[in-house]
Amino acid sequence: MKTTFVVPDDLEPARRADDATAVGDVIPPHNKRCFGCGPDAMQGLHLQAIAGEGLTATAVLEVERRFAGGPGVIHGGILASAFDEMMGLTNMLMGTIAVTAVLDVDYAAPIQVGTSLRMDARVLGLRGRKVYSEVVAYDAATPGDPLAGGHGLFVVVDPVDHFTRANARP
Ligand SMILES: CCCCCCCCCC(=O)SCCNC(=O)CCNC(=O)[C@H](O)C(C)(C)COP(=O)(O)OP(=O)(O)OC[C@H]1O[C@@H](n2cnc3c(N)ncnc32)[C@H](O)[C@@H]1OP(=O)(O)O
Repeated sequence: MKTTFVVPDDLEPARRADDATAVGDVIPPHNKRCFGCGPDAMQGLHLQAIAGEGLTATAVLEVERRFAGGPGVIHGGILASAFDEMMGLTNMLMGTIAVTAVLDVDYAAPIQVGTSLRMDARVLGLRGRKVYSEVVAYDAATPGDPLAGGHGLFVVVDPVDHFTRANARP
């Protein structure tokens, strides 16, 4: 893949929270109406990310026809949403809430409707409040070269303060 996203080479290590979702369990949705992970988001992706060892998680997105952009292939924005969500959920294993500041997607190959898209995400490390994460996507049926990859720079926030201010009318 050919991303130009720069991951600092002096990241501080990130740590799994003691009360993080157990390995093998689904990381609970952070908001039932979230487009990425919420069970009540009627048109959403309904991602279920399984916590892995350390700060990793995996999910499979069934690329349904409703996710199409170009004929027969996934819409780039849908893939970006799935990547954003996968990294956001994986970050939660640290026991903090971090919102996306920068999202970088490397669309390495077209992804056909009907693909079972496996996404493996992990936290790379920290720099102060900044969290660097990555995600790589494969065809679950025929693993081989990645079909796409993503990086995110997230910023740890106090969720009550952040979302109270975000929802305040000017
Ligand atoms: C319940 C929670 C859900 C958790 C899971 C979420 C999964 C999905 C994730 C999302 O989609 S979140 C929604 C999309 N994101 C947003 O709506 C965030 C909107 N942006 C903001 O609210 C603020 O800009 C932000 C909180 C990201 C930063 O504002 P702050 O005032 O808190 O921090 P500040 O601006 O001081 O930046 C902190 C550090 O991040 C750096 N930074 C911030 N934005 C950056 C940027 N765009 N590019 C590069 N660096 C950036 C900034 O330079 C600084 O670096 P240093 O510590 O080294 O000085």
